[in-house]
Amino acid sequence: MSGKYLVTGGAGYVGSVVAQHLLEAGCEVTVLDNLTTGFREGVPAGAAFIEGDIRDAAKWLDPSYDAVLHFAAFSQVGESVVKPEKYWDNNVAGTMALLGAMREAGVRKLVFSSTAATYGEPKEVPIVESAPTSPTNPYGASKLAVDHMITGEAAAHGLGAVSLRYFNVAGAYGKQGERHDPESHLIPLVLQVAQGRRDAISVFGDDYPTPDGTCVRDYIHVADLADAHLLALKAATPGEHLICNLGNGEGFSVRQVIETVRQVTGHPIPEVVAPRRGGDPAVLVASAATAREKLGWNPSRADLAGIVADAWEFARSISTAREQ
Ligand SMILES: NC(=O)c1ccc[n+]([C@@H]2O[C@H](COP(=O)([O-])OP(=O)(O)OC[C@H]3O[C@@H](n4cnc5c(N)ncnc54)[C@H](O)[C@@H]3O)[C@@H](O)[C@H]2O)c1
Ligand SMILES: O=c1ccn([C@@H]2O[C@H](COP(=O)(O)OP(=O)(O)O[C@H]3O[C@H](CO)[C@@H](O)[C@H](O)[C@H]3O)[C@@H](O)[C@H]2O)c(=O)[nH]1
Repeated sequence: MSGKYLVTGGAGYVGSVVAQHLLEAGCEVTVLDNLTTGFREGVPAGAAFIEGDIRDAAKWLDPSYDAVLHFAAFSQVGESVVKPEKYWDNNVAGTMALLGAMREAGVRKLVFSSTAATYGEPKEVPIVESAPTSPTNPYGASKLAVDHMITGEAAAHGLGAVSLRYFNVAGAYGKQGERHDPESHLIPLVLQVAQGRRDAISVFGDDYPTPDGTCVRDYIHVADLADAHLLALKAATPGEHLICNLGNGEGFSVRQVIETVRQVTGHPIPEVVAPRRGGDPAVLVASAATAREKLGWNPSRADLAGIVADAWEFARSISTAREQ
C-alpha cells in the first residue's frame, strides 16, 4: 500500500494505532493534532507532526494528500451530557471546517471515526447499520450529525467516504495504547485498580435490563480496528458514503469485564455500585456483516481476555516509564 495521508487526532489512542499501521504498510503519514487529549509522544516515529486544530486544516491540506483519516474529536459520553456545547463545537463545527478545507484542496477521500453511540438504545441486537439512529447523549448526536454532513458532501461534491462506527475499542498495539488523562473508559480504569492506582472500580448502575444488571458492550481490539481503516481507504468510492459497524458481535457486561481483568492480572478488583451514568444505553452489540462483506474485514483478536492482556501490558509499560 502507498499514499500520503493526513491523520487528524493521530496523537490520540485510536489515531496513533492507525497511523502506526499506515506507516508499517509503507504509507506517508502526517498527524494533525492539537494535543487537547492526545500526547506528543503518542505520535508514531516516522510520522510528520503538525500541532494544530482541525478548524485550521486549510493551512496545511494540499492536493498531495490522497485522503484524510479523521479521528480528532471529543469522545466521552458522560462529559457530553453535562457539556453538550463542547461536543457540537469541536465534533460538528470542527468537522465542517475540515470538510471545507478538503474540498478547497481537492482531497476527495475520507475515513471517519463514527460510533455505536449514534444508534442510542437499540430495539434489536446485534445492531445493523439500517437500525434507527436515536442517540441517547450529545456525543452520539454530534457524531450522527457529522455522518449526515458526510452523506451530503459525498452526494453533492463527490467525496468518497467511509464512516466506521466503532463499538468499544480496547487493547493496545506495541507502544500505542489508551492513556486518557483523566481516564473515563472501563478497561483502563479497572487496570488502574489492578495496579493499585485506584482503590476500587465504580460500577455505573446494576439495575439495567441485562442478565447481571450492568451495561453490556461489544469490545473490539484496536489493532483489528486499524486493519479496517486500511481496508476502508481502498473501499472509498467517489460520490458514495459507506457506513460500517465495527465490533465482534458479542456483548460483555461491566461485571464480566471486571472478572476478566481479575483473571488476566491475578489481582483482586474491589468494586462498588454507583448510580447510573447519564446517557448510557443498556446494551450495544454490533453486527459487523457489512464490514466483512464490503471491506473484506476479518478481525483476528476477538477474545476479551486477549484484548485485556494487551491493554494490561501497555498499562504496565507506561507505569514503568512514569516511575523512571
Ligand atoms: N475509544 C473508543 O472506544 C471509541 C469508540 C467509538 C468511536 N471513537 C472515536 O474515535 C476517535 C478517536 O478516539 P480516541 O479514543 O482515540 O480518543 P482520543 O481522545 O485519544 O483521541 C482524539 C485525538 O484528537 C485530538 N483532537 C481533539 N480535538 C481536536 C481538534 N479540534 N483539532 C485537532 N486535534 C484534536 C486530541 O488531542 C486527541 O489526540 C474519536 O473520534 C472518537 O469519537 C472512539
Ligand atoms: O468507571 C466506570 C467506567 C465505565 N463504566 C461503564 O462501562 C461501560 C463502558 O463505558 P466506557 O468504557 O466509558 O465506554 P462507553 O461509554 O460505552 O463509550 C465508548 O464506546 C462507545 C461505543 O459503544 C464510543 O462511542 C465511545 O466513544 C467510547 O468512549 C458503560 O456502561 C459505563 O457506564 C463503569 O461502570 N464504570
